Amino acid sequence: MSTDWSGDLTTVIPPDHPLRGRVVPPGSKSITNRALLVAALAKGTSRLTGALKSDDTRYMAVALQAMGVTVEEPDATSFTVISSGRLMKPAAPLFLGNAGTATRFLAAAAALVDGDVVVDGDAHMRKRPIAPLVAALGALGIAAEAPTGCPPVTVHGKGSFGAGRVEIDAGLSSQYVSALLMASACGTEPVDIVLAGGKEGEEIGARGYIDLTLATMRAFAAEIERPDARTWRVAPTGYRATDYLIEPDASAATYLWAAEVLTGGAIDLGVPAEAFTQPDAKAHALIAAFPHLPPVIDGSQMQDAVPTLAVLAAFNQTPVRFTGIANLRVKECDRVSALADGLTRIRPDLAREEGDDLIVASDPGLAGQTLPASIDSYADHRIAMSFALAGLKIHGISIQDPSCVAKTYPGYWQALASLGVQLEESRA
Ligand SMILES: O=C(O)C1=C[C@@H](OP(=O)(O)O)[C@@H](O)[C@H](O)C1
Ligand SMILES: C=C(OP(=O)(O)O)C(=O)O
Repeated sequence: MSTDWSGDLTTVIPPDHPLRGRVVPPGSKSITNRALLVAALAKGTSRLTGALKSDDTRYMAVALQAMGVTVEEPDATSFTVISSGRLMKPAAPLFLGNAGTATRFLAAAAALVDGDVVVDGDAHMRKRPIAPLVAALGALGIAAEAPTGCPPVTVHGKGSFGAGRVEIDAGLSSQYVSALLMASACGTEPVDIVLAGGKEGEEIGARGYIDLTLATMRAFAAEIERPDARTWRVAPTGYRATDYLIEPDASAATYLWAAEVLTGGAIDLGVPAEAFTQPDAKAHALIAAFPHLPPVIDGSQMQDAVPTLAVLAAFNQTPVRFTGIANLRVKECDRVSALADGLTRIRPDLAREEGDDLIVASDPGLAGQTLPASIDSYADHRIAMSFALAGLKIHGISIQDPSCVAKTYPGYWQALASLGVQLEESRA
């Protein structure tokens, strides 16, 4: 067994024992990238503890440094952000890899720069839509262009945010709303951000991520009102530097919860499921019901947990249909297809797509079988991490491009190894 996860392929050897031990998930990606940004928009020193250090948060931190903010890393889980409260024009385009949060949040925050800012990402990010956010910036009087509808985006910042009222369609991503909310607090007048389309009070997908945004903003002294169910009114208070403790990542926790029920073990995450404020913590109640997952799971309010739940569903007593997951097609990869692809590589009848739904044809008898399958991760950390769970029960499961977990959970393979899971590294 190697302890270097840089190979092309990781084969998971099903453990012959329940997984027991203590693994605390890393800090929340969503909260870390929100806190880094609002701390950068606050004058003074903010200490962020419990933070995630991964590709996505590194891209955010480096981009903020390129805009004149000092970001120090006193230890493995802390950032110290020292800022004038202003973002300076970066010397080069901001490169944000495939970090959706960093890309969307900084596209709006770039309006606060006096000058042009190019927000760009890797080949995957360049396929992830950003046009609704660009249009919303335009409606607020902030000129911006994204000729392909995806990054790169050029934002012609005026050194302040727009004012008034803007409608935004969050159907493709709630991150557009979060991005507008966070930047709006640094304007000179209140901004009303209104959800387009839906009926009064209608839920949007990933609504819990908006709540996370509001909570982080308020922790840094922002003031937001809710004049009606579709509208957030952000006061032009700016942010106050503060010390902020970030909770562990709920999406990362789903792999550990699933590993626990799949192997009949007991993994101490150091934090009870009820303590999480992130949307994916809702998956805990479903995972706890395994092997009796319900026949239909609406993934819209726990989107990043769907890969975990879909792989778990393969071992359930009865089939599971996943609904409300259309926007999984515009995540790091098309996750609906990637999940169907991985499951059918294990056994051709194990899953199928129906419109934007995913149907997993469960079979508890899969456990203990030898079904050699090389799973294409599609460079997507969640596809890699969730299919590793199948390898806890089925002999012959290999995960391609295992290092892609570094996007949000660089210590994932070490965490499994620390629970006694044997992993074999090889070149494809
Ligand atoms: O705001 C956030 O932190 C996130 C929102 C969700 O994305 P969308 O809003 O694009 O669906 C989620 O999938 C992503 O991992 C993190
Ligand atoms: C969708 C995800 O990330 P992001 O949109 O932040 O790139 C994710 O982490 O599953």
